[in-house]
Amino acid sequence: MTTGTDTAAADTGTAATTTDLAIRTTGLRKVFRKQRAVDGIDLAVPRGSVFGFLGPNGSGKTTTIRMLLGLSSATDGTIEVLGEPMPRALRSVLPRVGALVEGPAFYPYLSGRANLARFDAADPTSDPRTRKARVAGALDRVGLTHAADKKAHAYSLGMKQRLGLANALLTPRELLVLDEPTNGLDPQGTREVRNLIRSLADDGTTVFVSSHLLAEIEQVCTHAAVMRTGSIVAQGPLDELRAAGARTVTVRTPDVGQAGVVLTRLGLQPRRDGGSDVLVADLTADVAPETITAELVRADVRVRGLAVGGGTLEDLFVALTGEGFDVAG
Ligand SMILES: Nc1ncnc2c1ncn2[C@@H]1O[C@H](COP(=O)(O)OP(=O)(O)OP(=O)(O)O)[C@@H](O)[C@H]1O
Repeated sequence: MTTGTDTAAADTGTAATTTDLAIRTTGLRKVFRKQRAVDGIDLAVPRGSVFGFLGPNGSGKTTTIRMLLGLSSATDGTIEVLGEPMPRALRSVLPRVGALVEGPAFYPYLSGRANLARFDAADPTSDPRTRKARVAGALDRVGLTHAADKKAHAYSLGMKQRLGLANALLTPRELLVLDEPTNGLDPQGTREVRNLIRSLADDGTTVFVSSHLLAEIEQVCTHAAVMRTGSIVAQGPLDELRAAGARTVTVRTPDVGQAGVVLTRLGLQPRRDGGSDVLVADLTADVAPETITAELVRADVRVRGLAVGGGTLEDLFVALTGEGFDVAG
């Protein structure tokens, strides 16, 4: 994992090359008038990953995604998508990429099914002979079969979102880019999108998914990047990101003095917390909780309780951005 200013290449290991990456940016920047919406980011999205692009509202996720897809030009920096330079290789790259960005504009007086057929017909790479079956398959995959023949203007926000997802699934793609795909969905719909993302990943599709809802992403992603005001503040495999969240050990004992000596000897910095019998210390990577337990016992410290806390993606996010994450939605 990298945080702060480390290079993105390190995130995927030193062996990572351009061909291992579905998306790679270097120094990507977008300035609106004087506002730096995206401030020189180095993204490295491994092929085959489900990559969570996380950050609070306004942190620059949509602006980044629009540049990745050639919908908006970069002020500075480079972009490679599926190994090809963007936007130069737009024509050859886009047919390999499915995208859901800011809910596509549907024809309001056409049904969901007819809308998808129109979008598919507008795609010069799609096969008209299989269109009907592919449209039906995509509607089924997003749970819209029952409403397929309803006019789009009568769709709820969640149904429109599903139709947008179906549009991205009309043909198999190497990469799917989904901007806040669960917007407008209820908890059941959100679960379905998560399952859909999992099944797409099982098929070998790389999924790049943005969200400000940590809980949704954490359950489905293999990798993530955390954005804060236009910059990436952490990036890497989810396990490593979680491990980087500050973990603490809390020891409850009548022998606080002796326990403090043991913890200090292990290289930790214990502090009194709460009641007079409670010691807390931030864990370091080289001290396992079981080592602490063993050393306390060896030193005849009477332990009433020992708990390890923290170590979640939310802990890391709060530590890096100083903001709470909207976990409830
Ligand atoms: N076309 C634009 N003109 C001027 N400023 C813009 C424009 N688009 C985005 N911004 C600004 O750039 C910043 C980043 O916005 P962006 O939409 O990329 O964030 P985001 O992380 O996707 O947030 P959200 O989850 O709310 O969509 C915001 O401060 C926004 O106001």
